[in-house]
Amino acid sequence: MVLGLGTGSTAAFVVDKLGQLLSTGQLSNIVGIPTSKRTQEQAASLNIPLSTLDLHPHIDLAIDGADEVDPNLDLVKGRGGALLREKMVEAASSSFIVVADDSKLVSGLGGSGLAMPVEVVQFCWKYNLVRLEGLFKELGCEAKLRLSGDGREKPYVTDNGNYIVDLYFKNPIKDGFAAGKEISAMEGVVEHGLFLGMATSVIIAGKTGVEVMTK
Ligand SMILES: O=C[C@H](O)[C@H](O)[C@H](O)COP(=O)(O)O
Repeated sequence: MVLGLGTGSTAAFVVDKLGQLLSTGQLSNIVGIPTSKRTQEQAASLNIPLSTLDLHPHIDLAIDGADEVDPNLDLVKGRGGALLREKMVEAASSSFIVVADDSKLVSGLGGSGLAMPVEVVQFCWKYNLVRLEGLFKELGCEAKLRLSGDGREKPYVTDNGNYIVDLYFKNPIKDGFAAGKEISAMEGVVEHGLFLGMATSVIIAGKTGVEVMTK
């Protein structure tokens, strides 16, 4: 079985569990396709056999976390910076299961007040930041370059050598597909964090237990 291995604090539990099941012989004959360098390192440290999309272009199942989940199982992802590889791996997966806690549930994407990430090339990133903000003016959008380092003094650089522009909305995005299309059409945009129509099911953990959302 070919498994897409997600990125983030929630997906890390899945990778740990896979490593444990493999080491105790409860699971065998799997190969993982990691969605970030972080996950690749974690999986390698647990002796999970790894491969790439080049060698395994068809993935049976991907499991990953999410930043926002709406009632249609559409998602915002990428606050951990891994959106590009995640989208490539999850789009190539026959099934895509999201694992999250109930703090990630929103009625409309962009509605949490937290970032919706867009990965952009470094070249003239400010030009694209201004254009992205302008695209969603009516939603009260504010665009910020993601920073890293102890004093947040330098731009955050993704595994692919790009920058991230985080979009903060005052109001949720009305039409995610239209928004995604407009963002992707911008020269210099590499990928955006709207994962639409991709999740097969979402497993949500809350104080009262676990709920499985399916379409
Ligand atoms: O880039 C990061 C990924 O999209 C994560 O899956 C997402 O940010 C959720 O992460 P966490 O489980 O840490 O909240």
